[in-house]
Amino acid sequence: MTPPQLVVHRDKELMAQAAAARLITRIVDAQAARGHASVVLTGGRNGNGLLAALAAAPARDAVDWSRLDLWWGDERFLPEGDPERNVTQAREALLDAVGLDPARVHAMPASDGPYGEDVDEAAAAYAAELAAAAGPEDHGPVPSFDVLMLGVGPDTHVASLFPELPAVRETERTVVGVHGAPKPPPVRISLTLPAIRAAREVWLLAAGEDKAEAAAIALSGAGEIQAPAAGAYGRSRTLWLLDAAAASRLPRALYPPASA
Ligand SMILES: O=C(O)[C@H](O)[C@@H](O)[C@H](O)[C@H](O)COP(=O)(O)O
Repeated sequence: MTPPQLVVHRDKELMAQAAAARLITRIVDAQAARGHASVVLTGGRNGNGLLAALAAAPARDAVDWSRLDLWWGDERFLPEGDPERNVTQAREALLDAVGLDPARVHAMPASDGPYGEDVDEAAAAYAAELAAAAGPEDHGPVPSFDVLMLGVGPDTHVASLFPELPAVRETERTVVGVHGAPKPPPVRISLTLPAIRAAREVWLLAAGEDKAEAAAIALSGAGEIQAPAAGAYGRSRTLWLLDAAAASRLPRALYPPASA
């Protein structure tokens, strides 16, 4: 596992803008090299902040949106169109403003979809969709995502993998149903750590004072069961994108020069 890279930006707005610019470049390079790209989105304030910055980015349409596959790292298991669903918020922040191919937008099932309230069956269906999209060059039943983004929770959770709960302990399945999540709503669908680690690059987003302790814990050698963010790493790159407030409790040796 390559050690994580850290980039610290002055504040959360600049972090979102810089991360959006970085994502545009990463997608453009992947599409130039392979004709398509795949990205995993995350919910929450930092994830949606990045999408909003991407929607406003001058270079936004350097991306060929019609050849971008979008997946989700987790989803709140609510009815289709519920404003609390990550896909609803992503549509509002960016997706409805760009020319995506609907067949390439892989939203996680809703609680009023074909699987009804059975979140475990819905999770298994998403795992099957991932497996169907994986190719011989991929590492297991998940596509080699170019970038998988994760917001970091104040308790060090990522996606819907919460400290000590069963989902973070999963070592076989790629997608699981989550019951009793401490962050509402309690029922969710989440990629597991094995699925996250199939990504070429994993980017963790942490902005705000309320993430400072989580960043310090996750980056100081904590175990992945107690600190799920510590277990989120990519095959070729793990990048923490922070603002100065979220980086404020990092050991000095870990703290790179803040951006201009
Ligand atoms: O469904 C969710 O809530 C998110 O996917 C979750 O994993 C989020 O990314 C973190 O909780 C950070 O959220 P904030 O950026 O709002 O702190």
